[in-house]
Amino acid sequence: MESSNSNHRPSTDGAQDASRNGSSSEHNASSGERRPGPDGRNTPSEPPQSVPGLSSKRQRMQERHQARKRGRTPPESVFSRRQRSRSPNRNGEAQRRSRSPLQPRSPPADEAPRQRKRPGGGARMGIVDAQTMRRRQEERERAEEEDAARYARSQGVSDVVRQHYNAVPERGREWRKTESKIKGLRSFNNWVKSTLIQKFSPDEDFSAQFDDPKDWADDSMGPPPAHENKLLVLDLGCGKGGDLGKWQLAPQKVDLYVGLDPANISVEQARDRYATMRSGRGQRGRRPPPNLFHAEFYPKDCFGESLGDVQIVQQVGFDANAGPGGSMMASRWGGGGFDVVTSMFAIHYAFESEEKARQMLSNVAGSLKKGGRFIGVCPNSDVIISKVKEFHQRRKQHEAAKASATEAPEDGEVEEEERVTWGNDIYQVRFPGDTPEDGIFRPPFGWRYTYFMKEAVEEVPEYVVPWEAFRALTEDYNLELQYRKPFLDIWEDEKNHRELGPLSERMGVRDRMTGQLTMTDEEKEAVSFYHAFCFYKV
Ligand SMILES: C[S@@+](CC[C@H](N)C(=O)[O-])C[C@H]1O[C@@H](n2cnc3c(N)ncnc32)[C@H](O)[C@@H]1O
Repeated sequence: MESSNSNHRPSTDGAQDASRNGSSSEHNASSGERRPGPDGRNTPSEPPQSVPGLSSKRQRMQERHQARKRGRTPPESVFSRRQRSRSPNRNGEAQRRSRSPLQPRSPPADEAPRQRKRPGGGARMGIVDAQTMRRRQEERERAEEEDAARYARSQGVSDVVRQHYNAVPERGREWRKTESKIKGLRSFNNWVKSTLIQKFSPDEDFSAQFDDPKDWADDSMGPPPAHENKLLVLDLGCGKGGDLGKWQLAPQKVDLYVGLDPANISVEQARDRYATMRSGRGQRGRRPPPNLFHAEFYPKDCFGESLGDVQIVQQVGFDANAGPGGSMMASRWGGGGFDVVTSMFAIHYAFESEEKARQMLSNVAGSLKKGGRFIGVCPNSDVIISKVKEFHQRRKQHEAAKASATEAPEDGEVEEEERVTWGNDIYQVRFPGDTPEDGIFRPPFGWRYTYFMKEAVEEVPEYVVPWEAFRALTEDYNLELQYRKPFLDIWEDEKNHRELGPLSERMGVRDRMTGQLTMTDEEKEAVSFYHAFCFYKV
């Protein structure tokens, strides 16, 4: 769900609003933002050296020192990773690859051509070959047609999703906080995303300085040390930029935020939102937040395509060989340059096919450095499985009752629904096709349902993310599971946390007077459809 605005799963900017105190100092707001070329890449005419806040020589030196400390030197831009001479890339791989021992050898010159066994056999073989070749050709053509049809279908779904998100209006913070019928749900979803960012975005070194990453916020301990390494963050499916404020409040400061999303209008809105943040417009006191990170936004399908052609991703560091095809060397020396890859309410679009799910994971693993974190939220397949099983049990009971009944159904008697569907006034899940009786989605890709949410989503196609299959797949990409929790369990675990508890009140998640969640029962049911996760790149 788009945090703030009205993207899909709705949310607000409570975290950001809540902690703005108007005491920020004046900020040099010269625009370092680059616009994408027509293909969504950076235009080379606007190199990333124009990063704000790094204008003085001293700052550049300091930055270089920091980068070196964490094993990065910035040859082209402050965000470029170390030139890894040993890091395999496509070309390097090709050069290193030894000749296959199974490669066909040409016969020695003195070897006489072999005698055919029977005269005329060649001619007969020719006939057989022609038939075989025709059959193979037909098979190839059929496979190509199927591929093309599959691609067209997938493009159709991607287009529907993109158009949907592009069309969701940006209604503004005030509307979301006052007029929205699902204010409580919006705030809660934002609080969960903030919690995930607070808990898992800091790196090991940062966390090691404090028992709890939030200890730095304790007044007695003072602010975080000035020399801390700052984070490089990549957001897959950034939507309208609703999480920018949450990243501004991350315990370990953010240096660079890259937001990618195929919905080009959402991407423009995210850019505008960032520009507004930088200018200080919309802030109390109209001052830009101090030390606001640099951010770039590009339209990009992050699940159907490699991120290797996004210039800023390349500059930070991207390993095109991440995943099962990669060599030992690649997994040892390869890897990307980002500290955190985040994907909030988006990875379910990747589970349309194995190819897309793998592409998504390859993009995540290829962007993350070793020790980097992949955090996200998505629909919880446990919920879907239990609903599907319930449905089939009900259906069987109904069929059994029907078979033993002697009388025909009376007028007005409603037949049991044919397909799995559930929800309430504010959200609805509907499977248009068959579902597995045992609730096991096998193969784990392509299980499509439509999702509706009041004020936010008009029946958009989504895909089940069968959790166990997803987790198994992540292992191929050196991603190790650290955390997985359903939304309402996160609340139970963290509601009394000394930072996250008060944050929930500032965000309007918990009523200060009653101490209760502000969500209605219907909203609670809607948020219980989701869970959150964190993987480490090993
Ligand atoms: C519910 S919105 C969430 C937006 C944002 N992450 C948030 O939490 O506010 C889902 C987003 O996923 C994006 N999305 C859909 N398909 C995608 C793809 N193939 N690659 C990247 N993002 C995609 C949509 O365009 C949309 O912006």
